[in-house]
Amino acid sequence: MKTVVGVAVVEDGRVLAAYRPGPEGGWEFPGGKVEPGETDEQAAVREIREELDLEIKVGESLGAGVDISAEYRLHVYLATVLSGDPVLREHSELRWFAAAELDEADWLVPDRPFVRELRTRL
Ligand SMILES: Nc1nc2c([nH]c(=O)n2[C@H]2C[C@H](O)[C@@H](COP(=O)(O)OP(=O)(O)OP(=O)(O)O)O2)c(=O)[nH]1
Repeated sequence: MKTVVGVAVVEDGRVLAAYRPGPEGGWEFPGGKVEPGETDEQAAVREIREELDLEIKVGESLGAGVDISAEYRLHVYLATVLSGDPVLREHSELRWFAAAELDEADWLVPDRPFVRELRTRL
């Protein structure tokens, strides 16, 4: 099974989410596929740099992975900002969500267990 990493960047009690455009779109954690030879943490740092121009420190995993296809499993990691401000590059929208706002968003289905877990951590 290959891994997709989602990164829950948390700052001041809010989490940064990104809207994936298109027919399969919805709110998600920025991130992407782990490349051969990379650790999950390295992939998280690379993807967040590429997608948001942000330097992060990756923290703990938000619980068990969720299968998103026969080939890929989603793992979500907490992270904090080391430097930079998020830049919109690949998504259609970025938004910081407080715990009480998380339910307002139309999250991708595989992300929902992680969102539930996050609510207790913000
Ligand atoms: N990044 C991200 N992808 C997610 C989440 N939830 C979820 O189901 N996915 C799915 C959508 C995509 O099918 C897949 C991630 O693919 P991607 O297109 O972001 O990966 P990538 O940046 O490495 O891009 P590519 O090289 O395949 O073009 O995982 C999530 O929270 N974050």
